[in-house]
This record gives sequence, C-alpha cells and structure tokens, in this order.
Amino acid sequence: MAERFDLQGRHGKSRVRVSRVWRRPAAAGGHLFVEWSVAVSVVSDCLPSYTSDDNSAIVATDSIKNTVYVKAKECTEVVSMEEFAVILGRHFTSVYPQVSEATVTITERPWERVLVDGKPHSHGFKLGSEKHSTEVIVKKSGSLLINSGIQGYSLLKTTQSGFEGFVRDRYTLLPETKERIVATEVTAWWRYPFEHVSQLPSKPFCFTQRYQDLKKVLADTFFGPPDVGVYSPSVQNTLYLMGREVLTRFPDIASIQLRMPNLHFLPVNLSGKENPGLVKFADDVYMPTDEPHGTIEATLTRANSKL
Ligand SMILES: O=c1[nH]c(=O)c2[nH]c(=O)[nH]c2[nH]1
Repeated sequence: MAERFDLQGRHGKSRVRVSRVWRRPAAAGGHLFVEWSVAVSVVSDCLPSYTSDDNSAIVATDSIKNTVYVKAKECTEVVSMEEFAVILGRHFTSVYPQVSEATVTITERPWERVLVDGKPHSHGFKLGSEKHSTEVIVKKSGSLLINSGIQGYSLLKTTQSGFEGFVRDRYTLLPETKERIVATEVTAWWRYPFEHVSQLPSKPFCFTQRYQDLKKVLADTFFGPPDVGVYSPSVQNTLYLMGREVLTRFPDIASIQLRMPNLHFLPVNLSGKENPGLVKFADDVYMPTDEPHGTIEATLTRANSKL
C-alpha cells in the first residue's frame, strides 16, 4: 500500500504594492497618502490541488492580489495598516468556506509629509527611513493576533556610552572604555492585546498613533535628555531600558522583542615607520563599519503575562 502523508499547505501573494490617497481639504490637514507592500497567505482546505489535478478549491493567488486593490478602493475612510490587514484577513476567512486562517503582512514605505517654510504641505511627501510593519493572523472564528514592528530605525550618539568590565582572557583585545560612539539600527516587534475582532478599538488610526508614540519612547530612552543625555554602559542595558520603558508606558503591550546590532565606529590610529603617530586617536576620527557587527537582542515580557 502507498505511504500516506500529512500535508499542511498555504498559499497567497507577496509584494502586492498598493498606494491609497485620502483627499482631505487642506483646511482639514490635507491629503493622506500611504504606500504598502502587502503579503497575504491563507491556510485553505484544497488538498486535492496538491495531490491531483483538481484545483476546484483554490482561491487563485491572482484573485488574492486583486482583492488587495478592491479592499483599498473600499476603504473610503482612512485606515491604519493594522486595520487594513484585519479587513483583508476577515474577507478571506469569511467569504471562502475552505479558508480557515489568513496571515496578512504589510510593510509601509515611510512617506512623510514635507514641511515648506516650517508649514506642513497639504499634498507633498518625502521618503523617510525607518519602516513600520504589521503581521496580522485572522482565524475563521474571528480570533486575532496583531504584531507590529519597526525596522531600520537608525540611532547614534557620539558620547555617553562605554563598555567595561567584560570577560578578559587570552582572546581579548578590546580595551575598556568610558567614551565611545554607539550606533544601532533598531528592529522591534510588539503585540497588541486584541485577541478577537470584536475587541478591536473603534477609534480610527490608533495603531498609527501608537507606532509614533512607541518610536518616540524608544528614541527618547536611547538618547536621554537633550542637553546631557544618559550614560549607556552597554547596548544590552540600553536595549533593556528601551524595552522596559515601552512596557511601562503602554500597559496593553504584553511583550516587546528588540534587536539592536552594535554598529562599530572604530578609533583611527595611523602610524608607520616613516610617520610615527600620523593620526593619534583622541575621540575624534573613527572608521564607520557595519561588518562585522555585534548582535544584541532580547524579548521583554511582563512577568504576569499569559503569553
Ligand atoms: O555594548 C556592548 N555589548 C557587547 O556585548 C559588546 N561586545 C563588544 O565587543 N563590544 C560590546 N559593546
């Protein structure tokens, strides 16, 4: 008898790029504009399409792609990325009996309103750097998982950082220091507390506002007060303080995952037989590097969380 196999498949469409404009009058704040890259992946009961030539249960990935544009068109009111992802996830899991679950991932291209002579422009945007993403999983029952994140958030400070007291053995060359540049490119992911579509907040845009607030908490904790800063004894400690501050400020966030590569700025000392002490490092000239870099990451979860 032929061997039997379990098969767990999923299918969808990735990198579906969509932009949406909401044309508000200038007096109401001007146009809103987003550019999203959407990935949809559905868990669908279409086993015969894998094991035979029967495609009758397949929702074509081309139709999945089209749905992204249809739903964008239907969003006549402003929606955040997270809300749009829930709309898509709800659509696939409610319209198609064979679809039990949908994962919708969206990454936003960070178009930011320009300022002209210090005034927000009503319809002009420029590209920023760090990116906002979300991953939403919707089940047929309406149960939900919403994780959102930030990528490519580059932060640097020129002082108030050191690294001392680490293991010294026969492999150690790194001198201890109380003075260095610290630079990183933060990746963070956090989970929202809504576990069912019925719990979603009705206030539009709250996810977008939360992203902005969270980004500010991360940066403010990294930098410290504008005039004096705050001393960082290690990237590990700074990462912990950033995560702790997020969980303290936002009680509805149960957990945050932070990845903070340590992008080294190496002291430049140049010396040769002919030119002894050509360049002597005095906390002034550095060689910026990104390879190799330290990898520091941690997840902070509330001790009483049920996660
Ligand atoms: O903040 C730091 N953490 C480390 O773990 C480490 N390791 C290293 O070489 N430099 C640093 N800096």
